[in-house]
Amino acid sequence: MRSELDLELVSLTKRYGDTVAVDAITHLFHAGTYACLLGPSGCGKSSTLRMIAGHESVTDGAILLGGRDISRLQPALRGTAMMFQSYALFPHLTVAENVAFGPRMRGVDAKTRARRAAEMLDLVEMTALSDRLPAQLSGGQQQRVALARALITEPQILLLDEPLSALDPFLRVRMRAELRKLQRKLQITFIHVTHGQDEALALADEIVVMNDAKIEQAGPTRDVFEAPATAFVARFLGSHNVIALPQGQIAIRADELRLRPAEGARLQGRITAVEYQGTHVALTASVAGNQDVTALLTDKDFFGAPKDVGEAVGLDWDARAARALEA
Ligand SMILES: Nc1ncnc2c1ncn2[C@@H]1O[C@H](COP(=O)(O)OP(=O)(O)OP(=O)(O)O)[C@@H](O)[C@H]1O
Repeated sequence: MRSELDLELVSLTKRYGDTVAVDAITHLFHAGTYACLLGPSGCGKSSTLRMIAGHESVTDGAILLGGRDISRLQPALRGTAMMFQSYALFPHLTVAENVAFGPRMRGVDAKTRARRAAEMLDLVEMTALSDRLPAQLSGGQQQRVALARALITEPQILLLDEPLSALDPFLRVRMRAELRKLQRKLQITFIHVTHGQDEALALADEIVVMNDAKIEQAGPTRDVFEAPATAFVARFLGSHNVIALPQGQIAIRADELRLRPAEGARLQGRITAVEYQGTHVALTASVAGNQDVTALLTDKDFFGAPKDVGEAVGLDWDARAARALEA
């Protein structure tokens, strides 16, 4: 399939009456990227995705695919396909018929659509269950069918709205590995909406963090994680502390903090919680300004010199580990 076309959002805006759901966002998705739109509930992720798909009208701005303005085209003419949160399979059609449904509506002949459906089912490893009805499938299997149904249209861009949220945690981890594998194989752009940081970190080449209808930060996944620009991004990605110091706010990863004797350490405080996490121990201390700071210690480090709630403790870090945050 392989996508050659970049997708560009230009001052893209969505208003529902007085609510600004998406506020003039501009972003370029390079062809063949696995991108995650990440942010808390209500930040405008789904509205953005639905505008790209053409299931929601664009209030202002434009969506360009390979330089062509697709903002006002019908969904089927855009070169995008959406895999829905609810799998929305037709209950009375078999797996193969569900996958072939779109081509059937477009008047593709029976032989061609059966062949294409079989190819797609092979791609998502569902060939053996082609003749089953959706009710006879597990959640994960229904999801594969939904994927096959979206991919049969040969989209340049596959849009996925919280595709893993209905699955149990075990299946979610398995399906996310499969999504990644599929994207690598097809080399088309995937834009995946999620509010799960772990999911975004595990899957994405690039993450776009949204907050309050705007893009707060976007970039290669590791760059964003390593250098969150704002307190919001640092907190939302997790694994970071946001600490107010006299010289300004910094973000510092919990695993970059070291315990020291209180005397002479950059921060002094008292331990308020010790949480055993198996390979690690999360130790939280209350420091100057009533701030909670969490250090993630390896189990070996912690149990080499165990500490308890109420003890005084010093916290230190390598200067290079601190990220100054935008005010
Ligand atoms: N059809 C609609 N009519 C009015 N307001 C809407 C509509 N759809 C969304 N909104 C509002 O627009 C804002 C953004 O919603 P959107 O669904 O895009 O957010 P989201 O980040 O996808 O959230 P979630 O993760 O909860 O799905 C919210 O304030 C929401 O209440």
